[in-house]
Amino acid sequence: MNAPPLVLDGVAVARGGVPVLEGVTVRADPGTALILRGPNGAGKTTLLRTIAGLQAPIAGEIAPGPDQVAYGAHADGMKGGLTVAENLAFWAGIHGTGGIGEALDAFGLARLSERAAQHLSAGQARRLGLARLLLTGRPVWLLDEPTVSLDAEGVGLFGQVVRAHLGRGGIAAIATHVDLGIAGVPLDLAGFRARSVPAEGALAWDV
Ligand SMILES: Nc1ncnc2c1ncn2[C@@H]1O[C@H](COP(=O)(O)OP(=O)(O)OP(=O)(O)O)[C@@H](O)[C@H]1O
Repeated sequence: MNAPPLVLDGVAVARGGVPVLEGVTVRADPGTALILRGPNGAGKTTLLRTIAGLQAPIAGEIAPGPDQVAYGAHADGMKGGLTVAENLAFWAGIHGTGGIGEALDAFGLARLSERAAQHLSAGQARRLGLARLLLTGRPVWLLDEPTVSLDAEGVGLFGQVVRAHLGRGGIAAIATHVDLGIAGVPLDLAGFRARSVPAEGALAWDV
């Protein structure tokens, strides 16, 4: 995988018109995981959405562009009436990537391959959302609390998949409140809090 580094240079982001973060400058080289830390409301999701191109930064530069990025972990976009295999085949077609066998196996989904996505449990649906990452062929994975709803086996499988992605020279930016056992570069967003946000306590970040 020929990934460019993920570079944020002086990035500022807002949510609902309110500045949340400013001056975020960080670089993640191929093979590196960036671990986003910060209390509830710190701006982890907002920053990931901005890197994904779902919203524009209010200042600063981000590279690479959204076409190199997969914003994953959620089952958004899953077609409930299609089976697990059909959903994965659909995404493989969209991204022009190969067979779905590896993605099914990586997340223990093979025995569920013929089940309609709408009948999956929360954890199974999360596994399907994560499996989609493998079909994007994109070097930069953005993961927002990726292990919510996963059981211990699912967390272990997820760790393996991310480590393999990094081993191929991929990059991951992960927002998480739990230790995923993935070595990475910590990025504590507390240090980039926008000055216009009130200072009292974590919950005061919800302005
Ligand atoms: N749609 C919205 N409109 C206005 N403000 C929002 C919106 N979504 C989030 N916010 C606010 O933006 C700030 C950053 O939220 P964000 O979801 O990025 O934080 P987070 O670090 O991901 O939090 P958590 O750990 O709770 O997931 C919070 O103050 C939040 O209340």
